[in-house]
Amino acid sequence: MSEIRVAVRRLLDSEQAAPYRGKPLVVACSGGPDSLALAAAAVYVGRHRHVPVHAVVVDHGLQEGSEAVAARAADQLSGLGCSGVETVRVTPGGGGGPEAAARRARYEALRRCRPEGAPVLLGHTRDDQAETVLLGLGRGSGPRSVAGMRPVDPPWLRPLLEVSRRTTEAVCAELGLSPWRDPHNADSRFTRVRLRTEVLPLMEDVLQGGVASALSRTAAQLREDADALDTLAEELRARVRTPEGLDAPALAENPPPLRRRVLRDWLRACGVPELSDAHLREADALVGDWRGQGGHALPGGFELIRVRGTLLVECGGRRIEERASDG
Ligand SMILES: Nc1ncnc2c1ncn2[C@@H]1O[C@H](COP(=O)(O)OP(=O)(O)OP(=O)(O)O)[C@@H](O)[C@H]1O
Repeated sequence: MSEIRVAVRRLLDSEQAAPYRGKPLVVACSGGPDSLALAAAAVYVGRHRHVPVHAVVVDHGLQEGSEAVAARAADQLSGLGCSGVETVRVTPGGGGGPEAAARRARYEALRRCRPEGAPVLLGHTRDDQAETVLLGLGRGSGPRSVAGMRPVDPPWLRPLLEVSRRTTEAVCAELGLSPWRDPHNADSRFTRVRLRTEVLPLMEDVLQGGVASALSRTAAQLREDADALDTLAEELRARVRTPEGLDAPALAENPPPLRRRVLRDWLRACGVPELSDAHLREADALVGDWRGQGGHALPGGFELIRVRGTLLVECGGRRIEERASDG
């Protein structure tokens, strides 16, 4: 138990989590071992810091008996001493398959349920992180995916990213909790499940242990590099900004990873939906490989246009400006 308490305390005391000092804590709990163990540790830490700890259980209503699973989780959370336990029923909808729809609905509900300014603690572990990194590597994703999940990603806090799933299981056993076993976690039709049950154990065997923590270290190093590049990109964006858009020749003098970040942040500020790394590379051709081509289609009906030396964003033939809040 102490390892998890230390992990919660350490993250709450980190510089990045400073905005959450003294705020109530919300624990997102599925009823599974990771988030139950997290809730137990959060209650302990919250009590010492005189901050209330709420728990939210989201019932997606997708599996038979989900209501009973949520009720069982809520009971255990009350038993652990959470000051408030809320069960929220959501109706997942929209595109991208049932898993993605459930995730969207869950995160939306968790955002809505938290008291003003409070963080939401999630139970992702080192093993989840290792799976995320491997998945990203295997699919040839960009550095953003391979860098894995962030411990602090407002309003989400992930205190268990250095803690193994074995530890959360042991904590639940130690506390006499009976966590829910999601049948999806044993369903080999899911790629993530096969990574967990087949690929990672094989890697452990071949590399003689420590794979999850090695992958998690790789992710942490990538995040550090990414943060440094983000800072440089912010400075560069300020230098290449013009009254209409961006100064393309000035941007072109910089290395592609920096250019792509400037483009990403600027497009985001113009209200363009998030671009994949691959799409950003294509858009960057207007900067780094310009042969007179005029524009590049973006999601959401937007277009990136190059008029001589200036990059502009248009939508329906109208020029779009950066939102002031992001400038
Ligand atoms: N139905 C839910 N209600 C509230 N929070 C949830 C729910 N499902 C997932 N979460 C939160 O998101 C985290 C990661 O979700 P994921 O489905 O990957 O869980 P997991 O790795 O199986 O963890 P757990 O053992 O806590 O279920 C969980 O630890 C929990 O904090």
